[in-house]
Amino acid sequence: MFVGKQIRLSRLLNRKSGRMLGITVDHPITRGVLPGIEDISSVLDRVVDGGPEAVTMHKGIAEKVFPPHAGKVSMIFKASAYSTQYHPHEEAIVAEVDEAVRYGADAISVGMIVGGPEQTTQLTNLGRLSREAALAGMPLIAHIYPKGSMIKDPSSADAVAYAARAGAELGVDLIKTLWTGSGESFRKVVEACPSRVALAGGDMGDNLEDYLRMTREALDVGLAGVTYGRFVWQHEDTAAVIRAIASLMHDEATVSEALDIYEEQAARRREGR
Ligand SMILES: O=C(CO)COP(=O)(O)O
Repeated sequence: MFVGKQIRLSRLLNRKSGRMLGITVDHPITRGVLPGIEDISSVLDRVVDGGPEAVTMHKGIAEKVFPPHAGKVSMIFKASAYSTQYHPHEEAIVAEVDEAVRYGADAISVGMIVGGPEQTTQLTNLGRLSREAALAGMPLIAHIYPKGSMIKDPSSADAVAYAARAGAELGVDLIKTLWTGSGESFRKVVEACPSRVALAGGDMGDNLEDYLRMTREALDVGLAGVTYGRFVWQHEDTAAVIRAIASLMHDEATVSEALDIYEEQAARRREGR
């Protein structure tokens, strides 16, 4: 492994746990300008305050709002985009590895939707970016979801295992994919994937305890990271939620201990301490 890749990975992965707590703010092209993400500069301030390892964003946002946070958190440079409304089965490539290097990113991240004929182009794109990332010493992250037009149940363990394994086959270092609904079924995904597996947040409602429980169950069967978005930055105390998730990931806290950490952090913030 090139030393550049080793150095970038050491910034992305928490020193204590070896896991990555990532937050993503790459939603607008995919889902619209959702409530809570309008003022991206304040979103980033609140996210970084929670102390995650990394934040994922597109190039324009990296240029406009990331610089004050450099050195405090890693930037993951998003290289593709899809739209749930206009092209739900296909990711468009919107950036390249040389730009990730120039923007100071610690990883490049690309999305891929598998499970239909649309995956042909996306496999080609991922294969190419994998080669270029390796040459540049740039860790490669992929958000891979089995949401193609031929998939009946995108959260079934077989479909998610297929998605994760496709990324591992093409040299992805960390694959972010969907929750399968239980630790038992998610274990199949992790066991079939020789690369690190991370979890997307998804549409989990607004219950913090459910969110933490999903994270704990996945960690217990080998999850290596999370890249969470909406739930975290739409929450009234973003930083406190991140600290609670960090306690699960890096200190092996239980769900109830993580909830206590959330309460304590949220109270501290309310009192301005
Ligand atoms: O990957 C994501 C968006 O790119 C995950 O974010 P959510 O937690 O909002 O699903």
